[in-house]
Amino acid sequence: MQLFNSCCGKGFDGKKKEKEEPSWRVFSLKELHAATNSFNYDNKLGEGRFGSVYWGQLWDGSQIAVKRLKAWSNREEIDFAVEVEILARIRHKNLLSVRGYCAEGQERLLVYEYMPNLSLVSHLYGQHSAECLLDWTKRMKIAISSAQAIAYLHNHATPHIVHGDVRASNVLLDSEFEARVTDFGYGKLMPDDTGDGATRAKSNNGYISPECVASGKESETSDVYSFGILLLVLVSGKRPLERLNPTTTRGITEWGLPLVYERKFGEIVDKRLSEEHVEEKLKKVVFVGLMCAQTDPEKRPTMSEVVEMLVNESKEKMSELEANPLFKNPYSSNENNREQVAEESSDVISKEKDNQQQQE
Ligand SMILES: Nc1ncnc2c1ncn2[C@@H]1O[C@H](COP(=O)(O)OP(=O)(O)OP(=O)(O)O)[C@@H](O)[C@H]1O
Repeated sequence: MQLFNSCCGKGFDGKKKEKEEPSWRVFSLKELHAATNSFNYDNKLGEGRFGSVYWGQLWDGSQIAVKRLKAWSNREEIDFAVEVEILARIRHKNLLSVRGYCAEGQERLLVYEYMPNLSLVSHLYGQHSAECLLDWTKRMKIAISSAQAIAYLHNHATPHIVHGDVRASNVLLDSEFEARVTDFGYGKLMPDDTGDGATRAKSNNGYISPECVASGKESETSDVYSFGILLLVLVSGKRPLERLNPTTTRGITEWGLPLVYERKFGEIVDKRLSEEHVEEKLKKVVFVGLMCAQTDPEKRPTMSEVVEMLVNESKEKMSELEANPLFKNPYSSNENNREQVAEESSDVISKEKDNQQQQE
């Protein structure tokens, strides 16, 4: 995650600063202990690469989620408070911005608004997956609003921000199932590696673009790649990486593209959605997902283009999308070769990647 284009004398929406309510505040450790019942195990919502997250309630009744960092970047030049303030001022209705922080002694904590419907992961294959609360309409809304949030980070936030970790566990859902994208701009706050392989785990989660795995450099185009994987995960309910056998894993694009060649969209859609999806809309999301997740970064759309494609309902746009050479079977002229093609296209990831972890 990178922050760039630092801003001076202007609000973080690019306008002159007027008298504004501060968007964040400093919390005392005592206050956070009281809110979380001293970081009680029962309050724990989960654990990520950088620490554990606890549910809490403040004296005014508002519910919070407190991320207690197990390690943070103590590079001297990084001022934790300054970095958190930059992030806290980035505001968009589909971003979950940090509400405050606590830095006392060795403790570093980030405070967020609590999201009662947890993350997309919990609905796709976590604790809520059996209930199937995410119908097609909700999924479309999540797709569009999370695209808008990332486009905002890329184009309108000041400084512009590369998210760097777009994936289903970083899309949280509020009480109305509105998407709130979180965990952006952590690059300077978090250590490069927490020493327990956390950074490596991220690069093997199936969302990271090939060029980013190779260079470690995150960019707007690598966010687009991750968002493409997220779209495919959202409509199919599948994980980004699937273990075929103990030594082989397959990425979701390698699974989906051969089905798209055959226009077998019914095999792509999450079976829990039954017939409720609109065929054209389903096709569109799959096409956009695959366009984003192309290996060549130059061929990927920008996030603004992604938003435009997802919201545009016109038939011409749809025909344009469908005509993209990416969705044509390169071997289709030879009908006898179909089976072989499906096999080759499945592009089973080689032994080199065999140790990839099947994280969401
Ligand atoms: N604001 C929040 N409201 C409700 N649940 C939250 C909130 N923030 C995080 N969680 C939950 O806490 C758990 C841990 O979140 P965290 O962001 O630390 O890790 P992660 O996103 O799962 O993984 P990583 O750290 O690798 O990005 C997740 O299950 C997440 O759904």
